[in-house]
Amino acid sequence: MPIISPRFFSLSRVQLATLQQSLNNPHGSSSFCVTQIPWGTQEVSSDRYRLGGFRSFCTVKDLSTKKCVPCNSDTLKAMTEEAANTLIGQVPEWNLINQDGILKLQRSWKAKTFMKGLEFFQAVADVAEAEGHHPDLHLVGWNNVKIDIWTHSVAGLTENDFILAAKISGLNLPHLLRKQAGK
Ligand SMILES: C[C@H](O)[C@H](O)[C@H]1CNC2=NC(N)=NC(=O)C2=N1
Repeated sequence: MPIISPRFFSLSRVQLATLQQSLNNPHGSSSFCVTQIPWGTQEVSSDRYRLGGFRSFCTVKDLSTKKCVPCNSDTLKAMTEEAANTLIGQVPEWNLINQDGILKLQRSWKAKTFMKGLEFFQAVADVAEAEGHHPDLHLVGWNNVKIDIWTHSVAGLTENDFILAAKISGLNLPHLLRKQAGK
């Protein structure tokens, strides 16, 4: 059972008790969820629990802790644009684009140098290889880095793409990239 620490958000003791009680739901929960509280906190969609009128949310940590599934699975289908618009909230640094009818995730950075751009690609490639799911990598104008992620086998987006995006967002490489994306 996740330990809920008030330091994560300023819930009153009563609300905390309610939250803890509601999280003791019969189905159990491996992921850590917080309620969306009026004064705002990090939250991302996932209608997993409803706590007395509040929609509880699971932290964005969920996607980056998941594992991609093989893309040649017969059961894998491209998700709808509506589903993609819901999930994009879990990877807010990424943009949802439609390229020639294919939905993709896209994000851009400025690398500090051409070689550091390639080093960044190597770090991304390591994640991709570990996941068995691969992005399209673009390095143009010597330091303009852009990554597109989509599932080629279904010509669209699957949860794999969002998992990979979340893991790339989790890379901490300030020595390779300028602070502000696209600057
Ligand atoms: C068998 C294995 O899952 C496939 O070859 C993978 C490799 N990496 C992949 N990456 C992406 N983005 N889409 C795919 O369809 C894909 N297929």
